[in-house]
Amino acid sequence: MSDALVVEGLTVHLGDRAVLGGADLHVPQGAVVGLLGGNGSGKSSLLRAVYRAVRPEAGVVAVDGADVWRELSARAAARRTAAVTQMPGPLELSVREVVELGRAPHASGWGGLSDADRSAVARAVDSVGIAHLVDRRCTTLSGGERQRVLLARALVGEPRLLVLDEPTNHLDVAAQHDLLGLVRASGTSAVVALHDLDLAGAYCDLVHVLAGGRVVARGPVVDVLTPDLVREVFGVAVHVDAHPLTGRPRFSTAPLTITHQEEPR
Ligand SMILES: Nc1ncnc2c1ncn2[C@@H]1O[C@H](COP(=O)(O)OP(=O)(O)OP(=O)(O)O)[C@@H](O)[C@H]1O
Repeated sequence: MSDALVVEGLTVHLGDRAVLGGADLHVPQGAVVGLLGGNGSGKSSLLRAVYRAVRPEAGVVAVDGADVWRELSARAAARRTAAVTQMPGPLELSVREVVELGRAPHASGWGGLSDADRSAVARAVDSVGIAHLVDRRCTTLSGGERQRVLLARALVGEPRLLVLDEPTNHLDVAAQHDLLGLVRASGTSAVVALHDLDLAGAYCDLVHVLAGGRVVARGPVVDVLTPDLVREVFGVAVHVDAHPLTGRPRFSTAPLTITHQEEPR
């Protein structure tokens, strides 16, 4: 079976800049893959090329074996790939209306929602625990609740691939864990841009690291996020050990200027 997502040789120009110059990324079926890299390294641009928001100059983006730029219409691509982006869309709608929008790639003609659409909405709303919020305006929700609504909008289309661009930004610690836990629990193959190394360690099967417009390292979190790589790519020192509660990789970072063990303040 093909990988859920194959990105090969992806080149993206924005304005007069080459933002990506031949980036490769693979998401095996069912895996949650983290995309890491410093500010401006091109994470959003890569993800935008995957969900067809920015057209690449060159390269391949294939979801479940189909090239989303050459073989699929925009609508067919949207049925395969759903995104949770930093541009959340029309949040003045109710929660139910926003989630229903996620069925648009499946709609036929001008008819209203089908029974299948309604059951998909009920399932998606239940799966992220927002059934009690369906009649609320999205503008009245907390940041954590809103991100769950956007995840439900993505899941309601029953996509083969979820694309999430820094979905935990501005969320409190509990909401960050809730959201990424829900992504994992959905069982959907996913690629997620993250800044937090500990969240990557806790929720990702594999990570890819972007620098200089290319993916410079990929693989299991502990194999990739070594002290040498973290120093080179992120410019910080790191101590990596096992989280005492979960056993997952834990990253204790410090500025490179740290030269000795300081007493706790
Ligand atoms: N429309 C645009 N025109 C020109 N340059 C752009 C445009 N959009 C983004 N860029 C540039 O492309 C580079 C990559 O941006 P991108 O948003 O993909 O990075 P990122 O890794 O997601 O960053 P961050 O972690 O800060 O969100 C940046 O240098 C940015 O300034």
